[in-house]
Amino acid sequence: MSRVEVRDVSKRFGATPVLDGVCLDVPESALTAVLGPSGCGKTTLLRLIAGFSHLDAGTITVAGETVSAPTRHVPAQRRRIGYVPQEGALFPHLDVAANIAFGLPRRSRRRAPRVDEMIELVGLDPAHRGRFPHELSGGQQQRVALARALAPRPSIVLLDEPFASLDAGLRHATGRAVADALAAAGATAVLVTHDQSEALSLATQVAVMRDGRIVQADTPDRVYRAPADTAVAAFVGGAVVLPATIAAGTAACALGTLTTERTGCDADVVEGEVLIRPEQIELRDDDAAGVAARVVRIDYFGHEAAVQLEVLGSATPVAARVLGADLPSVGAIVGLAVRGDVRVYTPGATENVHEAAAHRYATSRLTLDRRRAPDATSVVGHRDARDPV
Ligand SMILES: Nc1ncnc2c1ncn2[C@@H]1O[C@H](COP(=O)(O)OP(=O)(O)OP(=O)(O)O)[C@@H](O)[C@H]1O
Repeated sequence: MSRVEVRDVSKRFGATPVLDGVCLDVPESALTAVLGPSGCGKTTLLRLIAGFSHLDAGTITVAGETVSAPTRHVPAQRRRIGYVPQEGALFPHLDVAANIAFGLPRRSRRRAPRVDEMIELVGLDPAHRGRFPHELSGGQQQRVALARALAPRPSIVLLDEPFASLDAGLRHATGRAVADALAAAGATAVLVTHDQSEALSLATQVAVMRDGRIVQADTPDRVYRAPADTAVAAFVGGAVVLPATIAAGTAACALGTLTTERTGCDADVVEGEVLIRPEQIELRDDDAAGVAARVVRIDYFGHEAAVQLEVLGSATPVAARVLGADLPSVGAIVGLAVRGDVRVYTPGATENVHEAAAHRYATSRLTLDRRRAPDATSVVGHRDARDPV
């Protein structure tokens, strides 16, 4: 399997720019998720890598060979790419084995050991070999689609929201099975998704896309714990973003004076913002222990709950995530304390607050979402995946 390098790629449809200088390294034998809201250009990027459409500027190389450039375009059928679309990928008149064998040389179809190998790799029941697509569940169909994409030993596998039509439980199980099969095959794969948990749980590298650019590409852990800016932070998980006065190792905000991660600008006192993940906020029965706040709403999810609060005095909204077993009641006054170090962002000094990321090619200017809360405070739970980042 091959490494893919995307360099300064731009693409417009008519007068509308869709990709604007996209840079992305897709490492060999690993799964890279391209994560972004609807319309940010994910599918357009995937189609350019596949060779289904032409770019306007930049280059795409596969295993060191330039396959796309303004003056060069290797046709899709010569790129050895396996493509798994959202749904409807299977030929309805062919059974499982024939669907999987479709991309194999004619003489080795049907009884090819490769078909059985693929059935085993993607975790399908061999007894389903002779079934037709309409006799399979959605998850089973997507496994067959992956088996068909992998059978001809492609150099790269591209997956365009392959689990989008599955219900939540099946989606997770199928995603895990597909990721495991890709890993077992040593596949270099790119998965396009707007689902944060899918990207974080399945991929080796997560590339966050916004407005036609990759704004951060890093390990799932780094993208969650060290987001490039507050908008990325809010897109990949719950985020409480508060205005803060930042000084040597501390940030003073509505939740008190908190310890910050190293910023590299410890000597200065600057105005900025602090990022707190909801799971960092601890609720205490005793309102004297920490900052006093009123419980406004509880969104109960069973194993855990999102508790919406207002800090007494300033009415600053704050969201905490707590285990579902031990919940306060709505209207109760509780004490808030923040666990662990917090991350800070200062306008114009993003390079100081972001440690070097192994695969970061672009960080966008800090954009603050001031629409959601009064007094320049944004409190963001898990956003709807289709909201703009
Ligand atoms: N062939 C086309 N002609 C004109 N505009 C297009 C074409 N293909 C895509 N677009 C536009 O380009 C933008 C990006 O589309 P794209 O499908 O790449 O986004 P996406 O991030 O994959 O979205 P989604 O998650 O909804 O599939 C959209 O505004 C879309 O309408």
